[in-house]
Amino acid sequence: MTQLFSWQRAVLKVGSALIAPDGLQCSARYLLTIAHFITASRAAGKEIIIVSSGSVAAGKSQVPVTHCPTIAEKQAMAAIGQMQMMANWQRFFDIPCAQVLVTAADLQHRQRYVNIQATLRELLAHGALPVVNENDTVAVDELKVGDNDNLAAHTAMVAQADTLIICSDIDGLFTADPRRHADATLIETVSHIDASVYALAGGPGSAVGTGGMLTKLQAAHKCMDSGIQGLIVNGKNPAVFEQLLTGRVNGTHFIPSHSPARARCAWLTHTLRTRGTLHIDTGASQALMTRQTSLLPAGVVAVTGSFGAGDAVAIQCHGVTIAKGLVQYDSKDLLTIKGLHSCQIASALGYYQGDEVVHRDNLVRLNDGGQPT
Ligand SMILES: Nc1ncnc2c1ncn2[C@@H]1O[C@H](COP(=O)(O)OP(=O)(O)O)[C@@H](O)[C@H]1O
Ligand SMILES: N[C@@H](CCC(=O)OP(=O)(O)O)C(=O)O
Repeated sequence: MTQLFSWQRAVLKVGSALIAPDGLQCSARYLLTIAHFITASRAAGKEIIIVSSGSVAAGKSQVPVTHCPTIAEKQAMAAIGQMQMMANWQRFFDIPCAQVLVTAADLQHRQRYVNIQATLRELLAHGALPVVNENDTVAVDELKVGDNDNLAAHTAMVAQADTLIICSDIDGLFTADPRRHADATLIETVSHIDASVYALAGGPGSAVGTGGMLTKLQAAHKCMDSGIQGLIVNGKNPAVFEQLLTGRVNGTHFIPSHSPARARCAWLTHTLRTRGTLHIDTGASQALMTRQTSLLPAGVVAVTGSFGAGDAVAIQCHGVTIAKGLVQYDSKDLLTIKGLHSCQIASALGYYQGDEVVHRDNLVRLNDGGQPT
């Protein structure tokens, strides 16, 4: 048994073998227990985002082929199966399930990244249950994340989750693939991933699985670097979901070296190159620094540089850089809305991306030395 850190927002990845256990169509066999866990967690005030596989497996019976399916055939299976997979989730909940389909290109494009983030935030605020999958019908290989383990890690990062739970068909990471090595033993805790850990991973364990343990380790690695704890559990074992509610669980726990807030601060401060500067007035500066607010257009007095929505900018007051953040509007539109109240944004621009120029979740406050405060 391993002990989870307490969590508030988790991404729960559910693999094809749990959605469509016979490799043909969606089933309630394993999802009922998972749905109970989600409902109990929500009742305890926690937030959950599902990353669900299974569209290809669920659509298989409707596009029968005797050969290895072509890309177009797989995409047709995904298009049919996605509907069935969503309907299968919805029947376990009174709250709305919300379909969120993304591609790798969406996650790499700053504007779309910010849009996905804002949509997930809004869905959670309205009590909906986001169900994320790769948009398999449009993604070709070079635009694909390719597997839902890595997609779940990206989703956890975009959604600023503190926890990623991967529900697989195996108890966790073993010293070797237990389907081939009877003497393999479960590793309960991983606090560092290097080549020797990757060397333990073999391929998928079922005809419907993608990636096997390798993609789960890649996902855990990304999360650990982002301050997000990871967990691999056996989604076929109902006891796991009882245990998850207590925090002590049978599985493999991936321990991050620092908190999500610290990892995000480091990313915003050190990794992102600023594309321009927002010059703000004293009132906005005080609100930002002492009340930890978002930056609204009313406080912006000038905009320099040319940047797009989602880019990083420096925030200056009287020539001193006091913060850094990701903007929700591009430089051209910011020149139009600077100084306006947020309620005037829509009429000034003809669209509305939110009240904030920089949302407080995407903002890091800096001290004189340029370090996060
Ligand atoms: N070191 C390992 N520890 C545990 N499982 C492993 C290992 N190496 C390979 N596997 C295989 O990975 C499988 C899980 O991955 P996969 O089949 O892609 O399932 P999912 O649908 O949950 O993503 C297991 O059933 C197991 O056979
Ligand atoms: N996007 C694909 C899932 C691919 C995938 O990673 O599957 P799995 O290894 O079962 O999590 C689908 O919905 O079929």
